[in-house]
Amino acid sequence: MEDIWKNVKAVVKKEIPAHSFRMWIEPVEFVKADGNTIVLSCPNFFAKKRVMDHYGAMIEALFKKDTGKNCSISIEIASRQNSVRRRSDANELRIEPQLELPSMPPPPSSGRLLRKNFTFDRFVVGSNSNFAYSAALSLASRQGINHNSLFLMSQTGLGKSHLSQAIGHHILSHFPTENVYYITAEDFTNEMIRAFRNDAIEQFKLKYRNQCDVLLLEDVHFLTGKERTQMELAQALDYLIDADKKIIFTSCHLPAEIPNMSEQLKSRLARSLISHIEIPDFQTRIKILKRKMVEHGCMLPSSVTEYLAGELSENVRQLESGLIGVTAKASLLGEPIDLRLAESVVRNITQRKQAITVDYIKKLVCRQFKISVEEIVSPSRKRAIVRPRQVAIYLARKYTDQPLQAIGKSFNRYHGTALHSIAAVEKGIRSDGSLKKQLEFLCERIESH
Ligand SMILES: Nc1ncnc2c1ncn2[C@@H]1O[C@H](COP(=O)(O)OP(=O)(O)OP(=O)(O)O)[C@@H](O)[C@H]1O
Repeated sequence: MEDIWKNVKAVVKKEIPAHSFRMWIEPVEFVKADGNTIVLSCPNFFAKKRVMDHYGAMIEALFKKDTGKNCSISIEIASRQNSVRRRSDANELRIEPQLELPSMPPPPSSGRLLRKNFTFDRFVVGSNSNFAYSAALSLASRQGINHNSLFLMSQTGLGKSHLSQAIGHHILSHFPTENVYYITAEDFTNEMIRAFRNDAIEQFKLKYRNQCDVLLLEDVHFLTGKERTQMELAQALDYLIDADKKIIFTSCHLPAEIPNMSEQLKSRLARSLISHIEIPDFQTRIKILKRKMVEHGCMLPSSVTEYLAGELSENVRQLESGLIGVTAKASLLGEPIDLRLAESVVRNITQRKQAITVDYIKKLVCRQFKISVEEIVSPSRKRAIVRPRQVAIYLARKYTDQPLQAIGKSFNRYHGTALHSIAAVEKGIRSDGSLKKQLEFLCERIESH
């Protein structure tokens, strides 16, 4: 078994970035095999958690590949066992989203929880994301370029959240006393509104000043049209920038292209290092699929891998759906993973989108709101027309692959108006129960189309 562990280590070394291997896997040692449990040791609590959370599934899959048996791993702390092993149950550790020093109180409330899989180790770097990855890693590790803020921009499903949260994980594990605050722009807005209502705006401001060393702010394009929030955010950013704190923004649009955004905020966003993640090319898609197979402990024939990488070319989320779809279908139906099965899965992923067109959505919404297609594309600003138009634009964005510009055009609107419509509907869903119901109904109709 010890030799098998050496083989497993060698494979892991090829699969993950060199710095991660050196830091996390190299120090792991084989202790014993206890039935189907492989006992390994790590130098400390952090390393144990990191190895279990990020490499556990991969190591188990590789042991299974070499031994032909289902193996699970258990990790002991090599030194200072008694003082550090406050929590020895690996399952308990797995559900903890962020690292915590064993002898320190947990950090103060820190916004949303980071997704445990969104780490640098699990991010496959290709020419499409090389710059963004390096910029994120250098900011997180404080090496290389000297910049404190980063603006990650891409279309949906291309890894913005993954990279921004990877920065959070990295900082929490390397600089555990720092407060990483992860929040979406929508949450920021809601928090600010609540603070105003409760006469607690000073506490709101103080929180960002005093409790935040690293701010991960997702989906800043959501702030379009929200003047007061933009003003508060710009002020919070000024303080954070002056205090040399780290700020990471994600967005589907460049700062200059976010409509209805104050010049004040735009200029602060634009001061960040702007990194664009592009669509991965075929070879990178293959690399991503292979990596995801190791993580999921599954193996696809190369013809199927190439087929999925060829057909599912829009974003990584789609690739992941293809992989999960193929393995789930094969296992549920007891069928082999072959091209025929892969084709049926790909058809389900791509056909639905092809069948739903902007025109289809336009007609459906017009029927629902009892207006004509001519009216919905007309210049009319009457509320009875504006609301259905906004809903149709929102649904077109959700269910079609058309770029926002094209969607706007098919309603005789500019890209900025289309973006504003989406924000208006998102806001309406939260405050207007009848709009929410109407949307649920329309979504159901579209999904069963
Ligand atoms: N380069 C990559 N390597 C590995 N996994 C990736 C990569 N890029 C994206 N993913 C995975 O694809 C999925 C979608 O990524 P993510 O949520 O970061 O996208 P996003 O750009 O933030 O999308 P959205 O704008 O819709 O929020 C996640 O499961 C993520 O782990």
